[in-house]
Amino acid sequence: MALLPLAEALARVLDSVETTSVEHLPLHLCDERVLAEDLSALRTQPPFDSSAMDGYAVRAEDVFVIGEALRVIGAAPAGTVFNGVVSAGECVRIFTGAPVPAGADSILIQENATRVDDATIKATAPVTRGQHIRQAGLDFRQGDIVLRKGRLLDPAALSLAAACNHAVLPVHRKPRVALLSTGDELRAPGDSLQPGQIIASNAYGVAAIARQAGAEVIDLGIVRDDMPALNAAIAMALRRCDVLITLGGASVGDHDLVRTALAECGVAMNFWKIAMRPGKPTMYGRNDKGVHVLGLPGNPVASFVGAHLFLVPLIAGMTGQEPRARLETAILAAELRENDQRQDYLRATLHEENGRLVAKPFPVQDSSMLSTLAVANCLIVRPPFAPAAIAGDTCRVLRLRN
Ligand SMILES: Nc1nc2c(c(=O)[nH]1)N[C@H]1C(S)=C(S)[C@@H](COP(=O)(O)OP(=O)(O)OC[C@H]3O[C@@H](n4cnc5c(N)ncnc54)[C@H](O)[C@@H]3O)O[C@H]1N2
Ligand code: MOO
Repeated sequence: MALLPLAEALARVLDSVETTSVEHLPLHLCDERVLAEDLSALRTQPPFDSSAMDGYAVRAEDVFVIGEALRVIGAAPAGTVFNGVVSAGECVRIFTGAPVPAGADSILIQENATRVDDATIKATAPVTRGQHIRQAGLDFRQGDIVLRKGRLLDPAALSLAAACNHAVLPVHRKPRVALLSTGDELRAPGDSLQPGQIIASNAYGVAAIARQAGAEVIDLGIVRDDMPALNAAIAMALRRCDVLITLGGASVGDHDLVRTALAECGVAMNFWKIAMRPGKPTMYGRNDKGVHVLGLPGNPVASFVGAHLFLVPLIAGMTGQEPRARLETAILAAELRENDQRQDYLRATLHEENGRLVAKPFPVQDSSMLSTLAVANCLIVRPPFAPAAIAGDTCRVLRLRN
C-alpha cells in the first residue's frame, strides 16, 4: 500500500482548519495568546515633544557660544507641563520624559552645565538644535496599526499593546486538546508494574507540546484495548474537545483497535499511514461536529514527532497564527545511508562550530528510545529517497530546543 507523502498529509490536516472563537482578555492573561484582530494605537507616543535626558531645556542659539550664562526660569519634572516660554538667555530645568517647554528647542544635558547660582547656569559644551528631544509620535501615532492579527503576544507585543492604551485584547480561545492513551500494558507513572506492563509516558510530552503551542489540555488517562471501553472513552472525549489525540493502537496488530473505534464513533478518517519515520501509522480524521482527531502511534518517539509535525501546526492554524518556517540548515557530522520512501526524522545534537550549525545524529534511532530524545536538541529531516550523505554535507534540521 502506497504511503501518503508527509506534505500531503499535513496539507490535509490544515486544509479545513477554522480558527477558534474570539475572546476579550485583560492584558495580563494574554501572554502567548494570538491576536485576533489588527490592533491600532489609541494614543500617540510620545504625546508631546519630550526630553530624552535630565538637564536644561534651552534655545540652541543661546548655547552656540560656550560659557554664556543662562537664567533658569523654572523646572519641568516628568508628569507636569511647564506653562511659561523660554526666551533668549533663558532655560528650564528639565527631567527625562517631561514635555519640552515652549520656546526651547534642545536639551543641554546636566553633565555639560555648571551651576553658577540658584538661578543661573553656564554651558560647558554646545548643543545642536533638537538634541535629546523625542519628537511627538516618534514611537507611534494614534490610529497606527501597531500589531497585526495573527501576532503571537510575546513580551514586546504585550508592552506595546499596553503603551497604546489597550487594557483588554481580542485573542483566539485556546483550542481544547484531549489526550487518550490506549493499551492494556500501560500504567500511570508511580504505579507498581506487573510483568509485561510499562509506564504510559507519551501523554506527558505530547501535552507539553500542545500547551507550548497554545492549547489547553485535558488528559483523559489510559483506556484498555477493548472495543466497548474505547468507544465509550472516545465518545466522551469527542464531546469535550476541539482536538482529540489518541496515543497508541494505531498500527495493524490484533489489539490496534483505535481506527475501528474512531469510525464507530463517527470519525471520518482522512488518512492512515504516512511516508514518514517514525510515525508511519499516524491517522487523521474529523467527526460531524468538526472535532479534529489525530491518532498518533504508540512508540514514544513516533508520538512526539507526530505531535510536533501535525499538532503544533494544527493549533497554530486554529489560533490564527501565521505559518512559521521551522527548518534550518546545518552541516552533517556523520554519514547517513540513502533513504527509502519515508521522510526520516533523526534525533541529533546540534551545536555551533566556527559560526556554523553542526548536526550529529545518534547512531541508533529506534523509535522507542526516549533517552536519546531527551539528549537530542534537533531532528535531522531526510526527504524520501535522499541519496547517501557524508559528513560535511548540508542537511535540514527541525530544532526542538536550544
Ligand atoms: N506488522 C506491523 N507492525 C508494526 C507496524 C507495521 O507497519 N506493521 N508499524 C510499526 C510502527 S512504525 C509503529 S510506530 C508501531 C505503532 O503501533 P501502535 O500505534 O499500534 O502502538 P502500540 O502497538 O500501541 O504501541 C507501540 C509501542 O509503544 C508502546 N506504547 C504505547 N503507548 C504508549 C504510551 N502511552 N507511553 C509509552 N509507550 C507506549 C507500546 O507499549 C509498544 O511498545 O507499530 C509497529 N508495528
Ligand atoms: O513509526 Mo514507527 O515509530 O516507525 O516505529
